[in-house]
Amino acid sequence: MHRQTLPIDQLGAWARLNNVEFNGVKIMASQGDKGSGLVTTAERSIDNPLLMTIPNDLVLSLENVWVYAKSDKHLRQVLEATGDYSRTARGAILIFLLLQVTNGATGGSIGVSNPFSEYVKFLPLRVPLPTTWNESERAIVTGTSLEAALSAKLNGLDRELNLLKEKTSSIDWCQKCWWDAASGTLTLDDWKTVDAMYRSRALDLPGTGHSMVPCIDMANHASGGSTSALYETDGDGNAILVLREGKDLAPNDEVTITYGDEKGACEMLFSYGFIESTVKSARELFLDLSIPDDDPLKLAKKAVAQSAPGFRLFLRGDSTDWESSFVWLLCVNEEDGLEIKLLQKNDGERELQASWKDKEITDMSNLVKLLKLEPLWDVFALRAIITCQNRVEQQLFRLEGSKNSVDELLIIGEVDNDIRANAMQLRHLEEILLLHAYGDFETKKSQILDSPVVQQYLGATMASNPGVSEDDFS
Ligand SMILES: C[S@@+](CC[C@H](N)C(=O)[O-])C[C@H]1O[C@@H](n2cnc3c(N)ncnc32)[C@H](O)[C@@H]1O
Repeated sequence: MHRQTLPIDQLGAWARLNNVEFNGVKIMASQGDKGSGLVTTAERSIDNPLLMTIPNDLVLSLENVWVYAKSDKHLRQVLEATGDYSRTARGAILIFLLLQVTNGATGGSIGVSNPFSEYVKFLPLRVPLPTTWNESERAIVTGTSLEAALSAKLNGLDRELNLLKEKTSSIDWCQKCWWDAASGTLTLDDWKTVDAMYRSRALDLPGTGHSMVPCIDMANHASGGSTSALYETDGDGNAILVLREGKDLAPNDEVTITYGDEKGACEMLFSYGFIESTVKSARELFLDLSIPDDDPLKLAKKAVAQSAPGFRLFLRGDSTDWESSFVWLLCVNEEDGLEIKLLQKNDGERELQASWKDKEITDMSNLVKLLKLEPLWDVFALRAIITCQNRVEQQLFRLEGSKNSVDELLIIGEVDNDIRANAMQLRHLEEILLLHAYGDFETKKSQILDSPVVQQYLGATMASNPGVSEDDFS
C-alpha cells in the first residue's frame, strides 16, 4: 500500500493543533542513525521537570481505539469482524494503524480522518526491525537466539494477515481495497510495517497499559545513567514526559527515555532494531527445546506445558543462571512419578490432567517444587543441567558453524551497514554468554555428580544397563 509521508519539521504544527504541550523541547529531524529524536530548546532542570503533555484522548490505547470506532464505521467493522483479536491492545492498535494507512492510501475515502491519520505520516517509512530485513540480513543472525524468534514472528505475522483476510473478505470495501487480486493493495510488508510501528513505539503507560503516545514516541533510547526523562500519567489522565531526578539538560541536549534497561540484546534488536554500542553483555537469551520422539508422553507433555518450550538463560551477577518450568517436564517420566491422564468432565468435555505421585499439578511452575521434596531431587536437577548444557553446546555449534557463510554474505549479500553492525554485535555477545553458561553448567554438573544420591543412582543404573555411561545420563 502506498504510504504518504510528511516532513518531520511539520510535526510541531500538528502538535499545536492537537493541544500537545512542549515545554522547552522540540522534535529534531535527525539524530544520526537513530532517526528523529527529541532535544531541548532551553536549559532544563528538576525545578521545572515537565517536558511534554499529551492529552488523554491522543493516547492510543485499546480503550481509545474503541472510542474512535464509535464514530468510524470502517474501523468498527474490522474490529468487530476480528473478534477476540481486537480486544487486545496490540490487535486493536494494529488494526487502527492499518486503517490510518489505508485512509492515506485512499485519499481519505476509507475511515474518518483523525489526528493519527496525519501522525502516521511523520513516522519513518522504514523501521529497521528484523521482520523487515531481507534474506541475507536474516541469514547473518543464524546461530543467535534471534534466528528462532524471528522465524516464529514472521510465521505469526503471516498467520495474522491470513486471519484478517478470512475475517474481513466479506466486507465489501476490505475486499476491494485490501484483498481483491486487481484492486487490493494490502501486502504482508504493510502488515509488517504496522507491527513494527507498534512494537518499536509502544509504551507501558502507567494506569493505561500498552499504548502508543504521539510525540513521546519520538524520544530515543538511552540506558542506565544516560536516560534523561520518564513518562507518566498525570492526575487528569494525560501522558506526560518529565525530567529524571538528578538530570540537568543544556539547550540542544537530546532528551531520552529507556525502552527497558533489563531487556537483553536479542530483545532490543528484535523489538527496536538496534543494540546500543556500549552494551557489553547479551544479558539474556531464550533457547528452545523439543521433547524427544521416544518420550512416550511427548504429545501429552506438549499439551499440558503452560510455557514456551525452552529455557531462559541469563546473567545473574558474575554467573549465569537459567529458568524454565518446561525443562522439568522434559526431565521426568512415568517411571519417576509423572502421570498425565485424559479426564472426562461433567459437561462431556475431556481434558488432560498432570499429576506427580497422585498430587494434581494445575500450575506447571509447581512441578519443580514437588521435585525438590523428592529423595531423587539431585538426580532430576542433574538431568535438567545436562539438558540445558547440551542445548547450549548445540547453539554454540550452530553459531560457530555459520561463521563462514556469514562472512561470505557480508561480502556478497545485500546487507545494510547498521544491520550488519547490530547483527555482528549480537553474535559476539551471545557467543560470550553461551560460553560462560557452558562453563557454569560444567561446574554445577561436577558438583552434583559428587552427590551420594546421584552416585548411588548412577551405580544402580549402570549395573542394570551395562551399556549405559555417565554421559548417557540425560
Ligand atoms: C520510539 S522510536 C523513536 C523515534 C524514532 N527515532 C523516529 O525517527 O521516529 C524507536 C526507534 O528509534 C530508533 N532508536 C531509538 N533509540 C535509538 C538508539 N539509542 N540507537 C539507535 N536507534 C535508536 C530505533 O529505530 C527504534 O526502533
